[in-house]
Amino acid sequence: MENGAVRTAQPVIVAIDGPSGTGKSSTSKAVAAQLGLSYLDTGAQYRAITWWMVTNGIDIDDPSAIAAVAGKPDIVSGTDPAGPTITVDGVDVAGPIRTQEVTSKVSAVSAVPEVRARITELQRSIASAAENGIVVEGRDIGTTVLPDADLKIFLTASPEARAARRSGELKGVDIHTTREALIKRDAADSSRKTSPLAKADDAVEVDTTDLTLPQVIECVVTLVEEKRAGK
Ligand SMILES: Nc1ncnc2c1ncn2[C@@H]1O[C@H](COP(=O)(O)OP(=O)(O)OP(=O)(O)O)[C@@H](O)[C@H]1O
Ligand SMILES: Nc1ccn([C@H]2C[C@H](O)[C@@H](COP(=O)(O)O)O2)c(=O)n1
Repeated sequence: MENGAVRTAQPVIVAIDGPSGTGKSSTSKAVAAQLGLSYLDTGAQYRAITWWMVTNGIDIDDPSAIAAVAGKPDIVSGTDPAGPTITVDGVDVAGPIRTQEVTSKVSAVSAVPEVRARITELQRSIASAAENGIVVEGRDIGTTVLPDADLKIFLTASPEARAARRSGELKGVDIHTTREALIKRDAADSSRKTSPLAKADDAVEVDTTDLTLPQVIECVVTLVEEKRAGK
């Protein structure tokens, strides 16, 4: 390089999509940490707006009631992969957004177009502010939120593998119930009209069923490095 300028890596935008329990969050966080990138969990944002709707007594079965107040909550995501945060109106909701009640209602809330427009705008502004680049994980990142992402990954895994992983986290919930709940949520997320869960045409599909988490992380890190090297 001329004038002794130091070559720094170009910011890279990585989109990681896929159904529930395929390893998006674990993989995205680790890849971002390893490569010095920011990290955004977009599912947490949809969970946060759902938590706000529930807490404020909004009828989840009424899309027009949800649409009418979609702009009200102030949702803030912290993007450090070592300690991602999420607040609503200044309240830390990292715990409350993981309850069964929120999980069972998030697909209905996230199907409302006004909710998606609001959260998509937020996601784009966070991605464009990430100086070193960002790993953004969700359901519609490669197709809708960041269609120009440098690299798009679509993670998959069998329902059995995903249910076994989730059952390990949810003590006391049997694997059959977990499997059925995952399948039901994926069906709702895939069949909604506005930006459904889908693989972008130019995404690299990685089936994680028989891979360990470190293997998946290594695979994605390699794909990012190849992309950066222009291969
Ligand atoms: N390849 C893997 N092998 C074994 N366990 C895994 C693998 N990938 C992820 N896990 C584990 O599976 C669980 C679910 O992973 P994670 O939360 O990353 O999935 P996700 O796709 O983000 O799910 P969701 O969309 O529901 O948030 C976690 O306990 C994680 O440690
Ligand atoms: N880009 C996204 C991310 C998430 N959602 C919805 C659909 C999911 O069921 C829900 C929770 O996501 P999770 O925390 O399980 O990753 O949020 C979406 O519609 N679009």
